[in-house]
Amino acid sequence: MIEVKNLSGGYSADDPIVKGLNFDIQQGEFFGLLGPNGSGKTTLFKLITGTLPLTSGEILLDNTSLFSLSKLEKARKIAVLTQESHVSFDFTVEEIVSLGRYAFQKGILKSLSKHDKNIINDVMELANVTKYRFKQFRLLSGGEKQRVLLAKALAQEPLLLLLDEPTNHLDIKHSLYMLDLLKEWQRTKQLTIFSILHDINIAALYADRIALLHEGTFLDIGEVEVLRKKDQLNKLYEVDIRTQSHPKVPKPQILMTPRNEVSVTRMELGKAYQMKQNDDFIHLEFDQPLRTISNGVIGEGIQWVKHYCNFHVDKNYDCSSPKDELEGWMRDNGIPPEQAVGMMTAVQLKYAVVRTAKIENIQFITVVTAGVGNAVDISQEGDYEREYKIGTINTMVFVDAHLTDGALVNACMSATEAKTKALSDLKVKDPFTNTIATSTSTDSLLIGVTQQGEATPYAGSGTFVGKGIGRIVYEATREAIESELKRKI
Ligand SMILES: Nc1ncnc2c1ncn2[C@@H]1O[C@H](COP(=O)(O)OP(=O)(O)OP(=O)(O)O)[C@@H](O)[C@H]1O
Repeated sequence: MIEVKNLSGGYSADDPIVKGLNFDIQQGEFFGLLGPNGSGKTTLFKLITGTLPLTSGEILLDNTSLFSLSKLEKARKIAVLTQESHVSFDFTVEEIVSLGRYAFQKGILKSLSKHDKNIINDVMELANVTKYRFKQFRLLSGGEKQRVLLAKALAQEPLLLLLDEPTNHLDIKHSLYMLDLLKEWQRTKQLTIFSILHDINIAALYADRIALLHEGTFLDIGEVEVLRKKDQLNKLYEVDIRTQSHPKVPKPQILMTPRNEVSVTRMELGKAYQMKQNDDFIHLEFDQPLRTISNGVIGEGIQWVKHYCNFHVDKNYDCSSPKDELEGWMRDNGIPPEQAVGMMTAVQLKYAVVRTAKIENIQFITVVTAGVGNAVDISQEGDYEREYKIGTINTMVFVDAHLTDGALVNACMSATEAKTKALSDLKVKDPFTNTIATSTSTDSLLIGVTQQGEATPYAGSGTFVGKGIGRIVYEATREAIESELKRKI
């Protein structure tokens, strides 16, 4: 569709801002241009739109030099939406959008055909500006103006859309709405898009390919996965950037860390929490949030939270929306669910085992409640018809350590291995298979870490942290199960 060859140019012939750029954009592709302030994005944009003359190189549109096309031919193929779209006359919104059809109108006294009018109505509707159609453009807010100018660009029914920071001035709703709309046109009308973008996360979600501009040359160009190259992004923007994956779509998203990380006073884990325990719940509240991985009913996944609780439920508890119910109980007790991990158990909470230990100078705390009524041997064929009775092992582990996300997974493995060993040593059996159980059917686990000190990438059985977790969880689980078994005799 568009081919840029050895393009150089800027504001003076002997000092080009962009130097020797080569790239192409396929028909129906969304090409995003990213780069820090002053890297030359707007200059490149102006060279493509013809606002600035090229010092060298060429730009081809479907194998024809862009600059050999007449103004009218260009307007029938290319629409441009810049940040400097000043409209000085007192035009109404509808009149502005109608200007987008100019290149398609016929005759000397050009007038809008029925077809033109239909398109104008459609794009105003799509850009959500119909309600302002008779309003003066100059009286609109920045975001509303941006949407009107997008409608004008779409009214051109372009093959190629050149956008300079299209979501500038737009709130999140309208940014996503506009980009979703462009994606739809890209898909259904094979619209080709070249867009300067500032927001890296937006670029990752919407662009098909990305070019990273650095001091007038491309540092990298390729699919959005180029944004996973952390060192490259750090070089480009000179800030500490970290990439992770979006939870719903397979795209990278970036996280930034302030240079002067929010300074928090060093916490002594063993003294940095208060614990409340009654018949209804156990609640640990830490002075500062801990990095936490869990499968709790509330707060699942990886979070930073301060509140950890285990609520007692009746052994016949059967609720279609336990999450909502647990949230309600938390609020009733002054525990903010958005800063908490919450578990449930039918085990009487007075039998919870709480242990603290310092192993190899690392502080550990664990809280375990254990019922074994639903003990299961995971290696045996399942009996999915079985009616589960109450009986769950809920494990909370807190460690004064700094773990990577991978190490948090390791920590979960260490805690699980320790629990399974306790079940095995106590010969707890799966009542259906009569073999040694490995867990109960509804166990919960959370690991909370302070993230103090050097980050460690491992927390398995070959590390001090992993061993420590293993020992404290084994002992607490064993004690909790032994006390449960005694009560059953
Ligand atoms: N009209 C001009 N005359 C001379 N130099 C200019 C002019 N406009 C921009 N420049 C210079 O060209 C360089 C690239 O600017 P450009 O506007 O292309 O950067 P950008 O990547 O779009 O930045 P931003 O993210 O801040 O919009 C900068 O060093 C800038 O000072």
